[in-house]
Amino acid sequence: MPVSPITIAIDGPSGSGKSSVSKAVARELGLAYLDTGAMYRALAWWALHREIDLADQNAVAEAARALPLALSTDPARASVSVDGTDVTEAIRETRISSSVSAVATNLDVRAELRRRQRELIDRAREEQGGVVAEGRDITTVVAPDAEHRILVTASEEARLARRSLDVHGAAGAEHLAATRDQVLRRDRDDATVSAFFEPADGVVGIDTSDLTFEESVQAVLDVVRGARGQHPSPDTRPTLQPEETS
Ligand SMILES: Nc1ncnc2c1ncn2[C@@H]1O[C@H](COP(=O)(O)OP(=O)(O)OP(=O)(O)O)[C@@H](O)[C@H]1O
Ligand SMILES: Nc1ccn([C@H]2C[C@H](O)[C@@H](COP(=O)(O)O)O2)c(=O)n1
Repeated sequence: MPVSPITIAIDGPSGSGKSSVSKAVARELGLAYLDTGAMYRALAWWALHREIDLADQNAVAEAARALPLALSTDPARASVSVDGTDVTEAIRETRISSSVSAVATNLDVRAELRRRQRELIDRAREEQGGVVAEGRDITTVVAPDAEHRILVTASEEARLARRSLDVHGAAGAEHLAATRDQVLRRDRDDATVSAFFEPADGVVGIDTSDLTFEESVQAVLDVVRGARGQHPSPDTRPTLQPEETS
């Protein structure tokens, strides 16, 4: 029996857990996974690779429009290539995390990447039954009509500890300065063009500060399956239900 396509839009600040949770939710529900942050990172990598000055707004916007990007939406196999070069690992390096906001705050870049993101979402809905798309502006701008819209948050302390553990393998004070730059300074810059600290109207907020990773995944699944905080109300918008055939 055909099932209605579904978009689950998830936003949140750095280190809130939105990427890892989104990927796990996509796997659990058999949906595609769209990491929109990877698109901004791939563009930052490409611009640096071509020695484009990131402060040159027009040159970076031109690079965005020409970006030869291939992005897997398989939650089991993340991969990102630019012009045939696999940059899956390279886009996670500190030099990219430190410079990506310069690219992501360029409004012409955002227009181009949002256009591509909507295309990828549409394709995933047609071909894969739906998608979990995550970033900073998915619930508000890229997919405001998504069947489910969720903002994943966590305290500053939890986000710093998680990022430090990810990048340095420890959450000690010696890594604090580098981690603060990657989390707090980056969020401050990114927040000049997107609102991702508070849930917009109709967006369900999930605070993961005191949750385990598995509990965070379950909290999102509960929203999607209607166990809590569903929007719009279940009677106006069925989720993961067989399509009406009559
Ligand atoms: N309760 C939790 N919920 C979600 N993630 C958690 C939790 N506890 C620890 N983590 C870990 O926090 C780390 C950061 O998560 P993730 O990379 O998904 O964050 P993010 O919000 O996508 O950050 P960024 O935007 O900087 O990429 C991951 O290693 C994840 O496993
Ligand atoms: N929809 C999005 C997704 C990401 N960004 C910016 C914010 C980050 O600095 C950068 C990389 O994202 P991350 O991989 O850390 O989630 O891209 C954005 O502005 N909008």
